[in-house]
Amino acid sequence: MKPVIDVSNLYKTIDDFELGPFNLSIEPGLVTAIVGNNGAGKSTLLKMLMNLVKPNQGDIRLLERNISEDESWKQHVAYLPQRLLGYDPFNGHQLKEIISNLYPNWDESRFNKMVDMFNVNLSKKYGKMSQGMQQKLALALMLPRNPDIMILDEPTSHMDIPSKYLLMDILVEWMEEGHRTLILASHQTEEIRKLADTIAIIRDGDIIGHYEKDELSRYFTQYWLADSLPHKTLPGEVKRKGERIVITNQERELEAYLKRHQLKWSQKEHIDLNDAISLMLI
Ligand SMILES: Nc1ncnc2c1ncn2[C@@H]1O[C@H](COP(=O)(O)OP(=O)(O)OP(=O)(O)O)[C@@H](O)[C@H]1O
Repeated sequence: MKPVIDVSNLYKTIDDFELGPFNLSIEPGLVTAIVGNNGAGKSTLLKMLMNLVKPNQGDIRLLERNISEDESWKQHVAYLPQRLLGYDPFNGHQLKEIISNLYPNWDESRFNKMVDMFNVNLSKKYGKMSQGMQQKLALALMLPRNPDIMILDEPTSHMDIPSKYLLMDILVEWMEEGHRTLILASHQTEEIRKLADTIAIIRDGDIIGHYEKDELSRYFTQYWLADSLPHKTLPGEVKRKGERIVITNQERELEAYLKRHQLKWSQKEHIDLNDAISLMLI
């Protein structure tokens, strides 16, 4: 299947910050989480995908079109940045009127449903809403456009816990409705665990991997040794906990080493997805 987004040799500098060069391919019908440390370049990457920030080098193809040569992809993509410019003076009713008129596939009943679910006061000006409420209204103004691809930059960072769960259910339902693609920059572990099919990890401007979620969940294994760990670094060792616990990303090599050195272990298990992501970001 052809990727919906195909990034090749992308490189961007902002002052002394460098992002890339890297390649990234995003398959249709999947939820891809972009995960990274603060300042890693997630928002910059999403802005480049939307052709809002120009890379120094590299190509971005969206729906098989080069984003800077052919803008027809725009009608298929909805993008939610961390901060929406120009919304502040308008209330929810006015924003709905403006936006619904721009999108021929606007789904009014979905908008009303989302506004009800999130309890958004449409009479209030966007600029006077709390940040969580702004996120809810912004999402209620996005999903009814019926885009094929949604790109969300930390969509729930200001939401309360029940609203985050509500949005996850809404997004799962949205994905199930058709052949849709969701790209999500997120620090929210529940969101990643529940929604993501694949996870691209960015550390300080480098994409260090793009994994299937299940692959990442099996990436590191923690071993409990019967005796103290040797001082020497063990095969694939990424971390030690106390005297007897070691985490590796090379199970087979570690087990062969332990056997060779007659070091016994009593238990092993794959580490949690959150811990795996944290280890990759160290
Ligand atoms: N308009 C700008 N002017 C100067 N530097 C910028 C600008 N936008 C981004 N940067 C820098 O680019 C780097 C990447 O920022 P970006 O916002 O993409 O990171 P992020 O991964 O989204 O971070 P966070 O998780 O904190 O939201 C940072 O060093 C940031 O300071």
